[in-house]
Amino acid sequence: MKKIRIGTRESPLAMRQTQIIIDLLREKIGLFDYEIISTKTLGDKLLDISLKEIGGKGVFVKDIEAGLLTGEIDLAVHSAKDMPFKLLSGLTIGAIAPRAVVNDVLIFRDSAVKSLADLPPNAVIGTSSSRRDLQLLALRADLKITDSRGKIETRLAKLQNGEFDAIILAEAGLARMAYLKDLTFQRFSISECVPAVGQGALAVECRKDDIEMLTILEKITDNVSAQAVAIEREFLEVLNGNCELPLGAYAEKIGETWQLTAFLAENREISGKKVILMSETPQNLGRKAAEKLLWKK
Ligand SMILES: NCc1[nH]cc(CCC(=O)O)c1CC(=O)O
Repeated sequence: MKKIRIGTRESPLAMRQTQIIIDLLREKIGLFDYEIISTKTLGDKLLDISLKEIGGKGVFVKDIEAGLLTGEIDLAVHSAKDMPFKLLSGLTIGAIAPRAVVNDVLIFRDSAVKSLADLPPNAVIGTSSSRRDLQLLALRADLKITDSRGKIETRLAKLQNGEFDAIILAEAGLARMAYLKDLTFQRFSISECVPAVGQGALAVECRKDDIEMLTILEKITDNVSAQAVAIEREFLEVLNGNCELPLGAYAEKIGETWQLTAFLAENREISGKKVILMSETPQNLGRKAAEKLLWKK
């Protein structure tokens, strides 16, 4: 087999995630020759500009997708949650790896603070996600939300430096980096803070016509995780055609039943709207949740 060139962002989390995919591939196809080609994406370079201004979350993947189309790389490893619904033409998600924990966590600067209720009045919270912002304010209306973007390490350093009293991050990223053991944090339940579409899942993208890579990627796909992400991405597709709405969705298979928890704050209203739908089949579940939320008063 030829050498596989694997593209990724260059943050420590992206590198760690790429290693997880390489380990999975090695387990399923044996030893293979590879090269990691890391890229600083537009989203990583323009840290002072909000994501909305530079074109939504696609800014983390487009530069890497371009490498797939030019043939510079064969595979691209992404956090599924960073992927916009529309991939560049000619590309596809070839694998979704077994999903990690999907919840968001609230990390406290002061280790004496153990929960949201312990935070002082008007405590300052760092997050740049309107999904997290609005759901958090629904739990504690007095909190002051401040923008925080950049690598996990940068955000944790800003927390330690006193810029914030707490920050919200995905537990999955912290667990992958083994940072959790040194932090004081509270895990939000799915209904308190509905996660981002695809949160906790790793996606591997390749060219649609690359049969060799597609065959290999099938071996590392976890079918239940892939179905869950597909349901959530259908929800994203229906709602996110043109703009960056505060939304979240988490699909889970419980026995033989699919359960989808979905969140939307169409007019950026605090708390937004949430629904839980159940179905024996995953088809159209994302679409139904989107339609329900759009009609819900
Ligand atoms: N937006 C950046 C990003 N993309 C994926 C993760 C976490 C890992 C994951 O969800 O798989 C993070 C960091 C965060 O939100 O805390």
